[in-house]
Amino acid sequence: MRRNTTSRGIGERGTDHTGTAIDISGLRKDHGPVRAVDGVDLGIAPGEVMALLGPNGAGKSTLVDMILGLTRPDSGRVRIFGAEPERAVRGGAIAAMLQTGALLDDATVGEMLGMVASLHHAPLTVREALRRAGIEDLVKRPSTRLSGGQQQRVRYALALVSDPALLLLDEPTAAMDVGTRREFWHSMRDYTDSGRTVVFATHYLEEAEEFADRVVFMKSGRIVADGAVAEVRALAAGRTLRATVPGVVESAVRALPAVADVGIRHDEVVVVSSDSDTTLRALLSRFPHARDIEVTGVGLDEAFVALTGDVQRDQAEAVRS
Ligand SMILES: Nc1ncnc2c1ncn2[C@@H]1O[C@H](COP(=O)(O)OP(=O)(O)OP(=O)(O)O)[C@@H](O)[C@H]1O
Repeated sequence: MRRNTTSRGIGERGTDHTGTAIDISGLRKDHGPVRAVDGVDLGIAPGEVMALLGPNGAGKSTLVDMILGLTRPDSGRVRIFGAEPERAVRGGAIAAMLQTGALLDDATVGEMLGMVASLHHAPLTVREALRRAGIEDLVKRPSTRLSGGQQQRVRYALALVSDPALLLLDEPTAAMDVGTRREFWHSMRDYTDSGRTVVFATHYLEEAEEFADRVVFMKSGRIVADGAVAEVRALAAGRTLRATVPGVVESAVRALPAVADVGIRHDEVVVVSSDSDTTLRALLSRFPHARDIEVTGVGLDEAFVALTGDVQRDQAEAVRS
């Protein structure tokens, strides 16, 4: 896991780049009768790459909108490098790539980037923004002749052009095919390797596993898990221990410490444990002839299901009743 803590120092943009990149406390937002964000506290350090995960309707987009100052919270506050979101956006310290956002119909990609660059204090050159987004070949392309995936990469270039210290991406690869997605993340590496802060909302768990230092799971407007990928996996479902145990007795395996679940077929034992070291030691003490032992972590996708499963069940029940 990469954890890069380089910050950019005090900026001329009225934002303090030495403190916390994002500081959120007690954030709450209702959409009519729906509590979309329900008391979120979150601190993100400069240089962190954080994935925001959660099922549909968890409150991710509402949270992202409040971080960007597009939506006002009902209560609580957001600070970006110590400043109000609106000020951080105006100063170019934070930029976003959202799922939607019209591109100018009668402009080429290069012209659009030039226009956005002219609004900022110390922008990248158009050529550099195109290079970093990996779309130099699209400079003369009218925006009306871009595929869905290309439009997303143009939105990425538009977000980069202010040379922001903090980038927010709301499901950035949703419209991209596998190859484009890979190229996109490759170009993101350049950005994160230079010590910038990134928060991205995604439904692709493998993207969170591969690119984030930290994952935050939201459910029903609340943060239900927050940590390094490995920590969140452990929190959700522990580890799986497999072994061949001649003469095994199920009740004896169930009685071992930290055992959450047991499956036995002939002499093959599968144990889900919240503390695999403790379970393994006890298993070997109780069954000294155990062999072919294997301990594996669960995937982030299984952790995701475990952490968000009950809300989906709640929703299914609400629909049925
Ligand atoms: N403008 C709105 N008016 C009414 N309800 C809204 C509005 N925007 C969001 N909601 C509701 O607020 C809750 C949170 O929605 P939000 O879009 O923030 O979730 P999300 O995690 O981004 O979902 P998804 O993964 O589907 O994009 C949902 O129940 C949604 O229906």
